[in-house]
Amino acid sequence: MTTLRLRGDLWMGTAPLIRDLALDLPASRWSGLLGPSGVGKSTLARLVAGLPGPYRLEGAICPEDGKPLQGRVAMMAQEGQLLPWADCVQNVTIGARLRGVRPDVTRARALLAQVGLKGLERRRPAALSGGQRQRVALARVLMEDCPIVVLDEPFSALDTLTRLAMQDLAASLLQGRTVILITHDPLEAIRLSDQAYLLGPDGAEVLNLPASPVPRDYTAPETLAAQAQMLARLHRVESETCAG
Ligand SMILES: Nc1ncnc2c1ncn2[C@@H]1O[C@H](COP(=O)(O)OP(=O)(O)OP(=O)(O)O)[C@@H](O)[C@H]1O
Repeated sequence: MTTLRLRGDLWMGTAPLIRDLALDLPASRWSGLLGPSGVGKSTLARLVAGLPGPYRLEGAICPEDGKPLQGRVAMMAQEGQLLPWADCVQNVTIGARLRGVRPDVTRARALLAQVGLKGLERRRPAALSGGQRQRVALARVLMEDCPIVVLDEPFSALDTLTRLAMQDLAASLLQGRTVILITHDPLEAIRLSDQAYLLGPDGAEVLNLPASPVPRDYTAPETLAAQAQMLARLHRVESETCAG
């Protein structure tokens, strides 16, 4: 496990997105990233995951252990991005098949059972609920078994109760990994994050979180107080960004 240090200016084509980024993403901890729409959260997620795009970082992402990031990051996106023609097992094993490696179907089935999908292994995404599809996406992330996991608004399309259940499941199954959670939802950030940053065009600022351990109880007064405080902070930033 390794801490990631990200420093620099994030650009989209010729336009600056975020200047003076300074993020420390500690090993084996969840770091929440919030910010106004369009600030560059998903771009940052793609950058860490090493996905291609018309963006660049003038700076560097430095794993503290000095080893390259390549091959050590798995990503789970909103809506899961499952292959519609493939069943659950095929979706979970897609990484191996793309790499031309024989997929470990036994392990895929075990992971699908772990995320609560035993008996549904042969279903395609269209025959699953939104929550079940995100469970498949989570199993796929676990299948990749990477020490660093980027979650880009993974539960935002789910209803509130399903979202809470998925948060608990992800918190339990991704324990020990370095997780970067991109979310619009202050409650989600507060429930799951060991630390959280608010992103703006001029950099990142650290957000206050309760001292209690994660995943935090959504009914606890300190969780609710932090949620109200974070919502107010986000609202101010959103207004400033629109006015600017
Ligand atoms: N492929 C692309 N080509 C050009 N511009 C892009 C591309 N992808 C994103 N952008 C622009 O870059 C900016 C940052 O986009 P990004 O998706 O990272 O924002 P975000 O903070 O994740 O937004 P949201 O919260 O609405 O999902 C936006 O202005 C967006 O229009």
